[in-house]
Amino acid sequence: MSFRIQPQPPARPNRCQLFGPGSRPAIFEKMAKSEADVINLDLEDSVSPDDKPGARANIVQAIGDIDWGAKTLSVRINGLDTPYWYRDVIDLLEQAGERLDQIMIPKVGCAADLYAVDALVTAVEAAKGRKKRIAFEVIIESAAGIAHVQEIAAASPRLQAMSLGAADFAASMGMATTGIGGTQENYYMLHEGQKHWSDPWHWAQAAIVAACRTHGVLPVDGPFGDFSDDDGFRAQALRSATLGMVGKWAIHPKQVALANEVFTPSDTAVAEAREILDAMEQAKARGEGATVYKGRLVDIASIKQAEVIVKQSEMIAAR
Ligand SMILES: CC(=O)SCCNC(=O)CCNC(=O)[C@H](O)C(C)(C)COP(=O)(O)OP(=O)(O)OC[C@H]1O[C@@H](n2cnc3c(N)ncnc32)[C@H](O)[C@@H]1OP(=O)(O)O
Ligand SMILES: O=CC(=O)O
Ligand SMILES: [Mg+2]
Repeated sequence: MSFRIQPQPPARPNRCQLFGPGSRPAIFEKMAKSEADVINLDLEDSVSPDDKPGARANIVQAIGDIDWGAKTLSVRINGLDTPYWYRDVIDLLEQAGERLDQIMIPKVGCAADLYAVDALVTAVEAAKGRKKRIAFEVIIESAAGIAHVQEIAAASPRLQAMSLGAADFAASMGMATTGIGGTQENYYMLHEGQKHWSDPWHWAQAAIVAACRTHGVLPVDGPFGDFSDDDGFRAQALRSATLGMVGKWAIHPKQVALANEVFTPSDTAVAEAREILDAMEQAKARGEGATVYKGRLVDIASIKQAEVIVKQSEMIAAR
């Protein structure tokens, strides 16, 4: 047990991050009116190379023109292995208004990737006299990214959130699949002739959650590609929530409600958490550190577990 107190992540809802290509400005208003907590306007993989300059201009314009409400507004820049990323950062920071909250850095492989972007952002912010300090979020979506996930989580005070990018992650790892997240047909155990499917994303998600929780960063599950499969999305999101992730991407508007449903604690869960806190208050008054709630042990650790649920619901209600 370390004497250091585990840092809290930013206290803002991050249940759903809705993505849309920067080259498709016709959907920006729809994104702004959605129920997503975070909007990710994309300059990276959903935008073809020829469209990058136009997408930058669309995004700069839309950041100022559209009413984004209370949402966290983020732009995904191109990876540091491309010739596009520096121009993304410079145009955004020099031309976009103060409404921009965050930059998403894809395909990070080491802490120095954040250092490089931080240096450029810091210089442009100072040169332009920007008042709001831009936050960062990153995508872990490569073998190097997951190998260095701890140092990446600790790399910059600007860092607020970290997502698993299942598509690029699978490609980088050489995984035998073209699916983006979810159950993989060939990833099963055999027991007495019966197949039992396992979760190939689990270990990477757990590593991301541990790194994020150590450094006060929000852990987020990335895309689920098959947007016609609501049950598959829900199952993936429920596993992520159970592991400690706070939200999931939507790559189609119909996934927003699904993510919000999973990552908003249910009334039943909140009521039970409050009952556990009450039971522990009563136990404390009796001088006990442990007691019985509905036939099961609850103790001081249960207070912390219950507080996670109550705090999450209070934060969402306050947004
Ligand atoms: C692996 C990764 O990196 S994932 C992150 C990068 N990828 C992306 O950003 C892709 C985001 N998603 C999209 O571009 C689109 O949703 C697509 C291409 C998947 C599907 O687009 P469409 O074929 O237009 O979908 P569809 O016809 O079902 O759209 C239904 C409605 O939702 C709107 N819509 C579609 N996508 C979005 C979106 N991302 N946000 C808001 N509204 C949207 C459409 O304009 C349409 O509106 P209408 O009913 O008023 O006409
Ligand atoms: O960028 C996201 C991914 O899954 O790749
Ligand atoms: Mg990717």
